[in-house]
Amino acid sequence: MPSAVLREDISGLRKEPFAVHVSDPEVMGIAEDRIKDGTELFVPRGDTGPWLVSIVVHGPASTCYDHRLRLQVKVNSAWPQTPAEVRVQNWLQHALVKADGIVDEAALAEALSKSDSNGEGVSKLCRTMQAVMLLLREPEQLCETADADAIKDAAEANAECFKTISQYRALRRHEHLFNDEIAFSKDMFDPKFWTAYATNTPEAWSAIMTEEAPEVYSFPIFSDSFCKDMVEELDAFNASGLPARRPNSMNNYGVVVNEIGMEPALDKLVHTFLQPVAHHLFPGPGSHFDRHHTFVVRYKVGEDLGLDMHTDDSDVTFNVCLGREFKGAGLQFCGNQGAPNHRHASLLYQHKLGHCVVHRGHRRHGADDITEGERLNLIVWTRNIEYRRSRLWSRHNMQLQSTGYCQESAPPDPVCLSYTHDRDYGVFKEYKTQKMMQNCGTGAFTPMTENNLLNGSMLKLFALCESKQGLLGKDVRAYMGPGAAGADLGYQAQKEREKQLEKAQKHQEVSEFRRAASDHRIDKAMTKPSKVAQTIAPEVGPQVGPQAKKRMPSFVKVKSKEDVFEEKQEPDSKRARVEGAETSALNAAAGSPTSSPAGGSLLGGYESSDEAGHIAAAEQVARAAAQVSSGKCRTQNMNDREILSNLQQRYGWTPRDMGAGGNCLFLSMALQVQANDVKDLASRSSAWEAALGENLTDRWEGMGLGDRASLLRRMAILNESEFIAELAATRARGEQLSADVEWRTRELFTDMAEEFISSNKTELAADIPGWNREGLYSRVREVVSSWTLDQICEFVLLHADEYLQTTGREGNWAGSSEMAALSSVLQRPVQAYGNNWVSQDEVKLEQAEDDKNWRVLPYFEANCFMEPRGDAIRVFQTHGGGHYQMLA
Ligand SMILES: O=C(O)CCC(=O)C(=O)O
Ligand SMILES: [Fe+2]
Repeated sequence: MPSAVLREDISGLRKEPFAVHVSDPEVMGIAEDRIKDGTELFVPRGDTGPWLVSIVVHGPASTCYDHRLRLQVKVNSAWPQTPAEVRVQNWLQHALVKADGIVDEAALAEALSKSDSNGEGVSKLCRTMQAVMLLLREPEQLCETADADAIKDAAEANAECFKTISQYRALRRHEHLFNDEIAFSKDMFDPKFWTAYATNTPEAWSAIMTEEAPEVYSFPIFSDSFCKDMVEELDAFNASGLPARRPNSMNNYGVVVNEIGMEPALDKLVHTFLQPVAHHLFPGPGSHFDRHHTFVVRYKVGEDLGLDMHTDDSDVTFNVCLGREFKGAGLQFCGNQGAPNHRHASLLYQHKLGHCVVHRGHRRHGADDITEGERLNLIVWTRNIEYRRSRLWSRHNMQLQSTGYCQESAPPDPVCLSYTHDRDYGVFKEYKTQKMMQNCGTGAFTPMTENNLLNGSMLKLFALCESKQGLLGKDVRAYMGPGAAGADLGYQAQKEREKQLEKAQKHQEVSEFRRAASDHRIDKAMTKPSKVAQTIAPEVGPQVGPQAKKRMPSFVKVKSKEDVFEEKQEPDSKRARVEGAETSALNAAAGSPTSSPAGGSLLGGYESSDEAGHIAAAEQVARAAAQVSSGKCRTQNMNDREILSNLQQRYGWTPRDMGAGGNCLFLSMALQVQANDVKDLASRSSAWEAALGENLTDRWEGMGLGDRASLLRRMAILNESEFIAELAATRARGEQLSADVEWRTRELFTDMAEEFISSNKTELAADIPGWNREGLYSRVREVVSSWTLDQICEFVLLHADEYLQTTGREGNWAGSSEMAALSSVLQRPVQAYGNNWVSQDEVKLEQAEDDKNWRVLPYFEANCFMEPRGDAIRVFQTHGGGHYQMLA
């Protein structure tokens, strides 16, 4: 049940003049996706929510948003203590509304705080709506996040679209295609579809579905008269000569129908009629739609003939044939993006008038060339924000934005090749035109910008398309994407030769590391554990004692409770922190240099050569053990809500949502970092100056959230690259790693192993299919628990470049090493609360002697080992990771 406060707030809002309609709260309709992938999606419940309230409002008068806006407000059970998330559902361009429709959280909070001052007696829901109005009306007032050019551009785009809609209003042929009150009546549908819709049972839906191929279904949907009306309407629009946005860069004759005024009617189609189909076929991703991008594609001889192989930026795609007469233009399906069979043909579907084909967006597909006539199809791309916040999607997405495709099981089928996305297109097929060749590889491997910051060497991995001749059947060697191994049998041999070369270059590389931190080069080569062992040069790095073996570095990502239990058998000072002082004391007595400094007394690596600044490892551990013994510790199963409410009650912190994705870690930290923390950073070296610019301290206060976050990311990357350089140098000198350097190396390694193995980027995971999450995680565990420190260092040094690329582009999944880096840079402790992958729902709690309440402890803590300069910077990870909130 939603709280009484929420119900009261809703009735209050209904009285506001700007509110056209306010719905009752509904529990969000996200289903579990447990069946195939392990639990990944959040499951709302009647007693915990979250709930959605649909609200229609009049946008602010005398602005280009002066029309009806459809909003959805998401609140959880802690309402009104926690803020609402506001989503704009209709097409709208605004600098403070993100592409997925979510109103920028930081800006909304700022707007809300402005309205707080005169908010006596006004409910939080009303004030949230007033804040949305303020944000739409006067974004420039919210100086924290608004950027003048972005505000202007968005307002212009919005005004242009509404101009087209209003100009076309008088020219409409079929009003029912625009007006949601009369749209999509029974006679617009195929009778079979209407029966299934009216019955709405799994059996009724199954009865009209044809499974064309695994996860590709078709069903009858529209009557002939609806299809005819749509085609006539599109002809009328084209005849009007009004400007229209084209669906995508490869489709020059289609129209985005949402942007010519059909959006209200199409909303009805999507939410009332298509949503139940998607829930039936793809529970989880298809169980809730936040947004839809709806357009018509058109193919005709002499115009666009077909569509190159691609995937859709959609969670579930519906594709309905509207006519006219045509030959050819079949829809070819291949495998799921990134999967071993993603370039293997799975179905050639022939469109039928009024029939819909439905598939997941990540399925590779493309339209064959039309040979006669004309084909028009209505395409609906849907988005489920909650699904896109899930671990499942983040991992999938991260994998695809890197070179991390699975190795293909066999050479690709020619029909599945994409000249836009496949760098090896020319190996298998002749480019038909010069234009096709120019497009080569631009889709799959977006060039990076952040990484240029470090050095140009990374870009060599992506340089192939610049030497297009190389693609025409000759040089497959440099190709790093899909199919390399399967495409060329000589590839493995060549890779072997490269490895030898690489070994010979090792010494040179090490000295390069020493020379300039920002100039390091590490050639990409993925190796199996046994090979790593073989390739470790005996002269590099110290030999470590037996205690270095079999230690589980902190934050090994484990999935099951059994594994957590197994892990507990290992002496780990971090765990000892919550289980009592005994084991910590043991570590302290041993003074093991391999123990992670319990209590998080850790430092940034590159200071490690500064002897005076160091606290001896044994001393650190003993101090931490003493801390632990002064309080009682235990673990308890807690979900995010319970943890947050404990943090709120015991420490008084409120969370502020910063969104999902690795970069949101930096966003969550951005407001907690003060100008004083960043002083002197730019003067460290020319690389720091180039990355951070001049007068950083002066600029910091006036800087927007996003800009601060991107600078924090740069700082983390620079610090990590310096740390890695120092690590290489220490090993080259044959010196033993200090406890703090070892701890950080292990953190980096664990993050790297997790990143590369779980996204199937390394041969370490080559024998495990991408869908086998448990298999992948058990490989991560296996690697982190069994490798020696030497192997770990070797791996870290070898793959540092690639890891930093991901950090630069995306942020990494785990984020612990970045938190350690920033703690060191800013000299502030960094703490992460919530559930991590190790603990699952098991949270560490501490009871201080003078307090009988249990307090949640951070699951990760990086304390700068130097005298800290301020309070801890705190973040909270929702749903076990990847989705960050700031705690303050
Ligand atoms: O023409 C078709 O049937 C496919 C169109 C399509 O896949 C798209 O526009 O994303
Ligand atoms: Fe598509």
